[in-house]
Amino acid sequence: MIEFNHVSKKYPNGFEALKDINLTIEQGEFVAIIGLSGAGKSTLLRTINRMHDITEGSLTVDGTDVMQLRGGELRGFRRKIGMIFQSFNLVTRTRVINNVLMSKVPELSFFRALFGIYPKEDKLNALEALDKVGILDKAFVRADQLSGGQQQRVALARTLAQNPQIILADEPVASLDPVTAKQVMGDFQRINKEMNITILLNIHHVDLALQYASRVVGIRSGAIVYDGPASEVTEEILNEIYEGKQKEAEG
Ligand SMILES: Nc1ncnc2c1ncn2[C@@H]1O[C@H](COP(=O)(O)OP(=O)(O)OP(=O)(O)O)[C@@H](O)[C@H]1O
Repeated sequence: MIEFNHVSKKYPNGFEALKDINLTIEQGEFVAIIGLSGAGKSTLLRTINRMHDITEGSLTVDGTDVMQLRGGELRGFRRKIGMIFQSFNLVTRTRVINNVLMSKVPELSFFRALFGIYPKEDKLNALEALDKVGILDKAFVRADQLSGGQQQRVALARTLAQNPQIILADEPVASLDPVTAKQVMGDFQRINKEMNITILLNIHHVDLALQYASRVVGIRSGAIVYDGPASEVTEEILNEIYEGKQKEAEG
């Protein structure tokens, strides 16, 4: 369970990106965070794995106070949380399977990591992860030969191989065409249902958020203005989240 309790975040320049956030997310939920550009979606997501520090309130994950974590404890904590980015972050000049295996590097001895010698079990695990996102047949292809959608699936497989409890995805489908974006959202949905992994994603496509996530959190100027089932999001609520600019953007 992820719990934000009166959380605020001020950047060093004094800008308050998050204001008194209260949010509880149970294990296995699929939550879409929506809001205008600059509303604070990325900041919110990135406080969960301590890519950003909060400046007020408390943030716990399964009872662990995230701000108290140091050194090895923080690294161990981060292993439980997968992160997916808009830009995939793959090493494109190497094969797909090597990209997935990279998630295992922190567990390898120095010698094995140096020469990229992975135990058989890790290799099987990596192939299994690729199978889960439907691209097992691409395992031995160079990553730069894949389409954007396939590359995002490799990133998802790399995260799955790490056996995460939570996946944070920052605009995972922003650079994909509409058809591929739906496929990747479908992958997230399946992974969420079948593996009970909590999924939290930032997304600009409201229609995709409503179609695939079960819960929507709407952020406006650093504050939560909607938190509820995706099925109950109305035009009025969207206007509140997007300050009436939603229609403008569509038109
Ligand atoms: N390092 C920083 N220092 C100061 N202000 C920052 C910093 N990072 C982000 N901000 C500001 O905090 C606010 C929230 O940024 P954030 O990236 O969380 O928004 P977002 O909703 O994810 O936007 P987008 O949809 O464009 O990615 C913005 O006004 C941004 O300019």
